[in-house]
Amino acid sequence: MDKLIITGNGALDGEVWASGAKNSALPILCATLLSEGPVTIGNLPHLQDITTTLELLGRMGVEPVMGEKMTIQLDGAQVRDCHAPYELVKKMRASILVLGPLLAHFGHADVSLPGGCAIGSRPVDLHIRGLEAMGAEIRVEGGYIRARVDGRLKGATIFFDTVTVTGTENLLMAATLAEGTTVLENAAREPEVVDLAECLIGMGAKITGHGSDTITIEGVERLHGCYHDVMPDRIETGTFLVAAAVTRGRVKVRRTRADVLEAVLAKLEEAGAKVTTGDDWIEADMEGRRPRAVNIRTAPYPAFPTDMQAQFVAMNAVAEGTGRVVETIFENRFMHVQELNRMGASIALEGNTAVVTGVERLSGAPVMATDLRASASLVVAATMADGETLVDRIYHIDRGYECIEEKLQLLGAKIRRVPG
Ligand SMILES: CC(=O)N[C@H]1[C@@H](OP(=O)(O)OP(=O)(O)OC[C@H]2O[C@@H](n3ccc(=O)[nH]c3=O)[C@H](O)[C@@H]2O)O[C@H](CO)[C@@H](O)[C@@H]1O
Ligand SMILES: C=C(OP(=O)(O)O)C(=O)O
Repeated sequence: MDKLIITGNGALDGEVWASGAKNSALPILCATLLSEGPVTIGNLPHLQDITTTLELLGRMGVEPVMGEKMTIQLDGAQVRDCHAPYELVKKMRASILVLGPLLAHFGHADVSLPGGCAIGSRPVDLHIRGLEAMGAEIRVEGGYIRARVDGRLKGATIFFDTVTVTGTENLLMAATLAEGTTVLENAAREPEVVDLAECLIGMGAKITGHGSDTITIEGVERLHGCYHDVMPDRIETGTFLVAAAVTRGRVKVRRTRADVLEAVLAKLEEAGAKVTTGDDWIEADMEGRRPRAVNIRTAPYPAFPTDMQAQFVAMNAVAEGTGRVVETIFENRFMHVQELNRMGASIALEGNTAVVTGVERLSGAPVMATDLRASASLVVAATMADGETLVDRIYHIDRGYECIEEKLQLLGAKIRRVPG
């Protein structure tokens, strides 16, 4: 197992670029299962989760054709087997995103239940209930979701009790090929849902209202190929900007979007960063100042994203004052707290709230990555800690951060990967 070794090295200063968004690329790759012609996807990030998805699609018969500059071509017409096996789904929960497209296009799908993960139980009941409302017959047996439909799925009005990102995406994709109109109410408004909807529209789908909490889909008989560029990763972008705040430095992220990061940028400003933005870049400059602790409450978009919570806990850990960080989406998303405390942080957990009292300095220590964003928070904390931090189990970080060590090196961090 690879490890990262990071030696605290003062203020980060420089420029990096944002890669394509993992959480946009994953549903878009699965959406290609709906098409009857080649879909070309650009700005695909080079990540473990993408490799896992391509392996999953490959098992179904879809052969990727690699193009230049991280483009890839996939054709849903090649599907021979509508089966998503446990050994791949367990590596990546987002594999559940093949369920809606397979069912809508081929009338059946056997997809392993993803199960829980380090951050919480993460059920998929809303995906299943929504597909049932569209006429699917679904049995859960032997750890698999076995879904069938006679003819086409039927349009329906579906109200989500809880805002769910992949739930919205699964039903959105399923509805594109359903008979009649589907209305998704209390739908997720995340920018990645919008990016998926735009790709589907490029494939011939009829969708309106994406980006709002009510999405309307008029089903069509078939979808065709198209070209689509994956949007920039707002969570990766935010992580680099937080690294500037933690180290009292300056980081400019290029090839990104400020309009999808408003809640995060507002918190960085509150922490004392001078934030400037342009057409496709964002800069956070602490001008040498120590950050001020901020209060955070995670919630669905456009509120503060749970995927940035761990990184802000790391920032508060070295900030002036005390910040309360409330996690409202996942019940167990504080695995980074114990590890940050091992680096000298002062964080107390009270139910779904981390009370973080900033300390002047953290000290390097051997720490364990437990999930994707927890790992990112440890790496960010390590860039300003005294001495050496060894981050173990970094396969978590490789799921979602492209070239993490090369990008941090560009900013002046002392970081290296030790193959394990
Ligand atoms: C690949 C991807 O895009 N992952 C993101 C997606 O995960 P994901 O789509 O899995 O997360 P959801 O938006 O579905 O989860 C939100 C909440 O709804 C609950 N829930 C969800 C579905 C369901 O059927 N029943 C149910 O109760 C979950 O347990 C959780 O408490 O959104 C999360 C919340 O922004 C992000 O942290 C993840 O990075
Ligand atoms: C939780 C995340 O991803 P996933 O839903 O794929 O586990 C994440 O991107 O922070």
